[in-house]
Amino acid sequence: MSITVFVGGGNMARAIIGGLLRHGRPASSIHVVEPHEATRVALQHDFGIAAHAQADAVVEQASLLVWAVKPQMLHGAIESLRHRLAPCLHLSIAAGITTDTLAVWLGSERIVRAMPNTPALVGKGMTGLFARAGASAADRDEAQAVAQAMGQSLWVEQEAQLDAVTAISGSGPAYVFYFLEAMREAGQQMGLSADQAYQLAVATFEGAAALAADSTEPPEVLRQRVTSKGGTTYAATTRLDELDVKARFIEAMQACRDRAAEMARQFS
Ligand SMILES: NC(=O)C1=CN([C@@H]2O[C@H](COP(=O)(O)OP(=O)(O)OC[C@H]3O[C@@H](n4cnc5c(N)ncnc54)[C@H](O)[C@@H]3O)[C@@H](O)[C@H]2O)C=CC1
Ligand SMILES: O=C(O)[C@@H]1CCC=N1
Repeated sequence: MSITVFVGGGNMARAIIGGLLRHGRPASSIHVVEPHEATRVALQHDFGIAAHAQADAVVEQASLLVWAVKPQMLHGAIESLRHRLAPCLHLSIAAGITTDTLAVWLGSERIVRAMPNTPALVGKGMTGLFARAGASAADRDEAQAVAQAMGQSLWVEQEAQLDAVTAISGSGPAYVFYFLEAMREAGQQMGLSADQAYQLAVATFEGAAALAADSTEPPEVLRQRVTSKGGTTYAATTRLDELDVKARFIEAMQACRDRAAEMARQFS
């Protein structure tokens, strides 16, 4: 049985582990190294997997190591396991740490970097993947299987493109939640309860996303269908255009992309 060891058992590791179990991986094939006791207890309780406080001999038997700690903790985590590292595939989900840096820290070229997102927690994740040249076709397949246990996935051929993936889908759920906050607030100002406004807003995102996913038409056309000349939607989108919201939004996404690139330089 091939063993997968997660280093870090937080939010994203939970999402991946839940997905792997739903896709039929045996709980006995999954281990976690996680220093925080309450997190270990919860992982053991919720998933029936083994959770270790520190480097365990099982790390040497792993065919896949998933690095799921915060970027600033990653170097230390690798160092603490270095004496246990055997040849295996390394899958890192840490934002902004390049495979050049990882190859040095890990002393391995079998590396795939992934940028997942939090909808993975409900099996609706979107993950961008980049494989270092030293990763084999089988390594790529394994990384993709892990990503697809959380939802959809997409490969990029240049590592810098992962920064753009971060700006769209990695951080993207936060933009959607930001809009949900605004729609809830606006609804309240217009006389609805917060719950009513929120229910309307969430259902609207869900429905619009499903419509876009199901349609062969671009979003411009889908938007036109909602918009009667001189009508209500027109009033709203005209105001958005006057305020230059699209350009400002693109600037915000560029700030996200730039921060990912800056983190890559900081950690190199
Ligand atoms: N939250 C998000 O939306 C996304 C996060 N990421 C990346 O995923 C990674 C993990 O993020 P989260 O799960 O949100 O963080 P988290 O804080 O929920 O989980 C990290 C876990 O690592 C543990 N940890 C700390 N030091 C450790 C060590 N030396 N060895 C083993 N475990 C250690 C912590 O106790 C914690 O449980 C980050 O690198 C982040 O950049 C990537 C895509 C999306
Ligand atoms: O904010 C962050 O740095 C991480 C990476 C993508 C989503 N959350």
